[in-house]
Amino acid sequence: MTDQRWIKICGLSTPETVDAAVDAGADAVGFVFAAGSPRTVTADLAKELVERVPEGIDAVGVFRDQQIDEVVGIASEVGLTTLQLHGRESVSDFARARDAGFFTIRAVAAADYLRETAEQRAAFDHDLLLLDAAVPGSGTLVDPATLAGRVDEAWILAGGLTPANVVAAVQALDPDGVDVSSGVESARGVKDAAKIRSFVEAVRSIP
Ligand SMILES: O=C(O)c1ccccc1N[C@@H]1O[C@H](COP(=O)(O)O)[C@@H](O)[C@H]1O
Repeated sequence: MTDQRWIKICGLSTPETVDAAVDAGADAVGFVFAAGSPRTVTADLAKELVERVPEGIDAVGVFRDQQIDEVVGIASEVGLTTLQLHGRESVSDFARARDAGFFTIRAVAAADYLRETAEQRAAFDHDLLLLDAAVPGSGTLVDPATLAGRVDEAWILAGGLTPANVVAAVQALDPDGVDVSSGVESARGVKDAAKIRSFVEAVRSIP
């Protein structure tokens, strides 16, 4: 994390859009390994894309309900720095990922997070929390009213963000960072370099 808001552009699958995110000033680029997404990449493709990512920018792998040893194996092979575990991964899965040397992001649907007790939250040893809409990658916006003042750890807002709505969402919730995928696409699963630039510019314009 830097002093400024952390920005992740997720669901990248081409060299051009990785370069666009890096050149725009994103802090992290994300690659989806979870099955069944229009953005899913193979380990071979991800490895080629990660090779383009300069040092200092997080290369994040998004995984969902995969065996943690497999996840760690893929992440090491591909050269990821960060694991975003976006399913029902356990406390011990996070511990395993951290022990293997990865920065970890615990991604949870905002509604589920709000139902957790303080003890349940504290059990997870992650580096960052990410709060998303109920269906990841669907472009659905989290209702800011449900979250305002209810998160007391470093956290990333995700879910339905776009260049047009991110300023208002950040002003309402003051997250430590933001994550976008479908909001910077021109078609389902197809990233748009101009939208990536607009998104980063919009976030950086917030005092
Ligand atoms: O992007 C996907 O298809 C995806 C699939 C499975 C797990 C997570 C996925 N993406 C994550 O979803 C959020 C928000 O996406 P969006 O901006 O609403 O489209 C983000 O954290 C992505 O990393």
